[in-house]
Amino acid sequence: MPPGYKARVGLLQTFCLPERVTGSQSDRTMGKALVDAWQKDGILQIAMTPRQEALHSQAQQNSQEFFSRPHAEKAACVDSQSYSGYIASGEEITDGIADYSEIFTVTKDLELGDAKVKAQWPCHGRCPWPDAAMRDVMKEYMNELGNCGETMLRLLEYGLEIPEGTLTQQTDDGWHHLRILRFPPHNKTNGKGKEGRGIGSHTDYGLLVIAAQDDVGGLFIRPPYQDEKYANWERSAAGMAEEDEKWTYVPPVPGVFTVFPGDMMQYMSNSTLPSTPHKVGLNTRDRFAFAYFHEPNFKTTCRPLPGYDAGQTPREGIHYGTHFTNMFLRNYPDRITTSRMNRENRYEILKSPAVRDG
Ligand SMILES: O=C(O)CCC(=O)C(=O)O
Ligand SMILES: [Fe+2]
Repeated sequence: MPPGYKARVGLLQTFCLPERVTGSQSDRTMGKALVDAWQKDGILQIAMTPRQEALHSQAQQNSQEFFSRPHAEKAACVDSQSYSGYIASGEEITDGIADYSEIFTVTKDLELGDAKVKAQWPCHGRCPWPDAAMRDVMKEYMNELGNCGETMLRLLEYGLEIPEGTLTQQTDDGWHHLRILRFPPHNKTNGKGKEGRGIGSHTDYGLLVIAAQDDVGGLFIRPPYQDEKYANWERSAAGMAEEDEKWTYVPPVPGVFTVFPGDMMQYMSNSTLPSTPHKVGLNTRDRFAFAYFHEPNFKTTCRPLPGYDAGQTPREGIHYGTHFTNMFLRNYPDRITTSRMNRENRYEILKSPAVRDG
């Protein structure tokens, strides 16, 4: 555990996902078991296949190479239309305070000629890759993580007893994205005060967060508590309860991804699957990690799932692209992407029917 923290050490359940989901009895049983594990622990592990292990270790190598480049080379990897690219240590803001993490974000890599880019849709643009090798490795890794995400959504449709396709119809051309992360060794007041933290407590935005970490350790999650309910789309969950001791440390386990639900899953399931708060502490060595976000289509308005409509607000649903844009505006107030969006009044485009399904 990173120095300066007190937390329970998690012992997480591990699942082996089926190659194909057919609706068999074992798929249904696994779907229920996923729901149970998230309700109890807030997080679970899935075993990597040999192909996933190989892709993960390639991506890990590539990430280390990228972050070891000179600052100027990394800092050149930005784009004024998308939030893809490099985020320097100290640039990302959680709950008003800078994080020490160093990040390369990958959102959908769209050509300048793409119709949505031309129409100035917020957050739509190129990914400013440093080179083609990193692009190819990360795209393949993301595709594989996307397959995992789809498999888990299909199992969840059985676990939540909702009609087949209810979740997976939302991820057609989903706004999936990846964060490639490096955490430098700790700084002064690690675990207390904000000077040495990796990432402040927060929840993530979409359906599922699938993450992988090296052997260093730094991730903490907050399991569901009866008396706590966050609703990040109404009131920012960033910074919540960051310094109490009711967190679970997620020890590094080789050969697994960890998975937990995001904000849209919480809203649609009426908190049957709460979005898991988490935070990252700095350790005594460099830590490398990946967080992949399996998301609805940018245009999707998320609505309560059949059988889970209990009057949760907002009644009109949550437009995912607007929630995503709000979160990135909040985290990167000074980025060129934010200035350009403001200057060109792009936020207004989110209200137009072209950017919304239904
Ligand atoms: O470093 C990790 O394990 C998780 C990172 C994270 O929470 C994020 O990128 O949103
Ligand atoms: Fe996160």
